Amino acid sequence: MATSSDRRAVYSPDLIQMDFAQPEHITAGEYYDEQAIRISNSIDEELKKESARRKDASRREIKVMLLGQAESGKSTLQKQFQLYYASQTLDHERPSWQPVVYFNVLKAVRMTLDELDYEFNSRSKGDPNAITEIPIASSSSHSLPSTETALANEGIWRREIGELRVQLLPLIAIEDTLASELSGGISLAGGRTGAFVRSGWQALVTSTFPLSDSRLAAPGRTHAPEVVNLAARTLAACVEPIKALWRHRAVRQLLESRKLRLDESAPFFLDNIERISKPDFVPSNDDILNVRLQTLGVMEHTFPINMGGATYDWKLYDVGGARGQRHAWVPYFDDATAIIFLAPISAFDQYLEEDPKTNRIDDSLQLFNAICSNKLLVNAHLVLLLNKADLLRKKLAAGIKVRKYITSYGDRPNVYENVSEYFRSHFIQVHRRKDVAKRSLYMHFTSMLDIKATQSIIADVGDVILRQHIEQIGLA
Ligand SMILES: Nc1nc2c(ncn2[C@@H]2O[C@H](COP(=O)(O)OP(=O)(O)OP(=O)(O)O)[C@@H](O)[C@H]2O)c(=O)[nH]1
Ligand SMILES: [Mg+2]
Repeated sequence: MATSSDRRAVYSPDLIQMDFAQPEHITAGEYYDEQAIRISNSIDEELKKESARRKDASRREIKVMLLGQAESGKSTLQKQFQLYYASQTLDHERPSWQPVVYFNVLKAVRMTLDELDYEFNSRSKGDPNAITEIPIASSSSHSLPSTETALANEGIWRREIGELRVQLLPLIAIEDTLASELSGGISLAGGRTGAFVRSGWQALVTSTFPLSDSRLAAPGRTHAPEVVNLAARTLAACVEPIKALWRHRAVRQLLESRKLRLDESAPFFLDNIERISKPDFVPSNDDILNVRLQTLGVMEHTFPINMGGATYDWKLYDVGGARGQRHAWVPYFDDATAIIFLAPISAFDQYLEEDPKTNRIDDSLQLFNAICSNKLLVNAHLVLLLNKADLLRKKLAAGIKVRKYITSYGDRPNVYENVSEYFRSHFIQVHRRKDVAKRSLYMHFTSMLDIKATQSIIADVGDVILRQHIEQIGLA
């Protein structure tokens, strides 16, 4: 039955314009009673329809939260979803990724120079683990360097790197301004560095939506903020020193000895510097997937997805994964349809940026534990993606030992099959012990930069979530 406040809400002009002419065979009292009943019935009918419409809309709404620690690949997965289900929207956004790619290049160049500085300084202080030079003259003859040759080479390398640094200074000088432009002036407490974005950031960095042919023909990028134009021009002018730095023997040696600590995607951008620094550069899908840009707060992405003949509104909530960001997740928990939890299994040799004592695999397990046991999430379906499988393979192939970082791994073979299974079993155990709702757990190993492989997993995960949603809500 309609309440008075409900009635106000549905009191439409159609209902008001009912026929009020009084027939002759009934009294005025009877007539008005009848009219009142008719109006009341119509209101009830409207309310029922409205409620059915709302129910149907909520049945067609699928809210998926992407959770996991910082750098686990949540935003990358969101982009893969977009690429699979709504690629035209990614095309529309393409120009806004251009300054982000520039920022990734600038950061990679600056970090490379910082690391070289650190190594050279450690060497001056007599650190036995610091860089040891391969002699220039004898590098092809495989003979060991004499102390004099090594010292001479050190001098040459320092001078060469010093010269490159001077040439690259104008580029490095732009990094902070570009980061601030991308972040809309936000800076984070705790000394964390980089660029951060939150909802609506794309409108801040470019007004050239959609990407038009005229824009492609106009290398001046007149609509982008000045700092973006400046970064493009400076990159074009610095392409040779960047290439020289990236192929320099000191850098190659640090890379080989795994002493060059760069963002994981830095090699991709430095390898592609020639293409990126062209005046008509437009980011490719691979560029967009490879960029590192930290999420702040919760970013909602909505796209209609047609599945089995019906259209569903998928809302993906891409959250910031660093510890200081996790409190912002909770308000979204109670009506989430599904959680996709990402755990980067390549991170066994890494520690949290926000807490350098915590191993990143440990943090992922603790976080997954908290998600499984959270009572607000009992109605949400669970999907677990053990991500960065490609990087795990590379690290193991390079000889990095798991047991050095995770002592419980013991003497098990240091190969992908055993290591990946070991991590998988730990996550399964957490789920078995802690899942308050005794849900089934859908799990995949993923390499999120591999478009083809990820797209088939997305189709699979999408199907699973939809099927479970339909079962739960009873939609035929
Ligand atoms: N090699 C490799 N790199 C990946 C994979 N998934 C993501 N990345 C890269 O890892 C970096 C971090 O990924 P993001 O998607 O930004 O991480 P996030 O979880 O959104 O991080 P926050 O927003 O800080 O919480 C990016 O440079 C990605 O390109 C993967 O499976 N393999
Ligand atoms: Mg993110």
